[in-house]
Amino acid sequence: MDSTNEMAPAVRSILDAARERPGGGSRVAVDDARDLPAAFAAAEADGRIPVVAEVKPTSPTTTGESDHDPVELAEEMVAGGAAALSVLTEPEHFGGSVENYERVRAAVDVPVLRKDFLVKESQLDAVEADVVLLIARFLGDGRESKDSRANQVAEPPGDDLEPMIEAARERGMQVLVEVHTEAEVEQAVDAGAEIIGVNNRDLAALEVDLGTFEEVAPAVPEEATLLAESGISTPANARRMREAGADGLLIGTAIMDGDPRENTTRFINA
Ligand SMILES: O=C(O)c1ccccc1NCC(=O)[C@H](O)[C@H](O)COP(=O)(O)O
Repeated sequence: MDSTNEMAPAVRSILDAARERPGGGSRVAVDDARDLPAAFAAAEADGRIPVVAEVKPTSPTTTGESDHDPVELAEEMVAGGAAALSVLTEPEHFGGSVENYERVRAAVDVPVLRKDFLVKESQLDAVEADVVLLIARFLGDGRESKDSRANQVAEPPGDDLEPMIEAARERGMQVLVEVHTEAEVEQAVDAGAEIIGVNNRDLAALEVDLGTFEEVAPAVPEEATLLAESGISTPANARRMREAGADGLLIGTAIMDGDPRENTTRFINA
């Protein structure tokens, strides 16, 4: 795994904040989780491209912050045909919150991804979620002991990916494992990932390149549910990701900018 020193300052700051963030109080158990692959299949069955529309109030790469009510945004995205939603719960850099997540999940009936930068098991208990994001780059691969990692010059990463996946599943949640390289695909598959998202945004430079998905997707096993994440800003981009094998598309900025309902509809019909 790359050291955190190789990440953009904004991402290091996100990670530092994530390490400090406390987990939930008591252990959560989700007994009514909504199934993401099933939602994708339902969308495909009625001719919609499966889109996970993201409620993303702000980010390190955008200026300003949305003052729209997250629930209203979410309802518009679902009315526009989104198969699922993603809601940021990271507060310091993305303007998210677990309250936003809870309110949105209570208001819609599609699966809702909890989008955050989780580095330890107790953070899974902050809110009941259908699906949680785990970022391979931030989590260990189990090959090094915590002690040996702690002796490295670079800061140690979060907990290992495999026990984090298991911990989420034990709580009744599905897991989307985010990768950016073929090596991280291997790490994700070895850890038991069944839903994999290839992030087109490089967390070292914060640059977006849709070629990343095209390069990395072939390494993802056929049986996995595969998402293309980040930088999908036009219907042509959406078609490009689908042609490269994406089962679903995670789209934030291009849906948040302007009318979220119309934008979502544009992408599901791309
Ligand atoms: O979006 C950012 O600026 C960002 C910066 C640093 C780390 C992560 C970041 N984004 C997280 C995401 O995964 C995106 O919100 C998501 O993939 C949607 O991307 P987009 O459609 O490009 O808004």
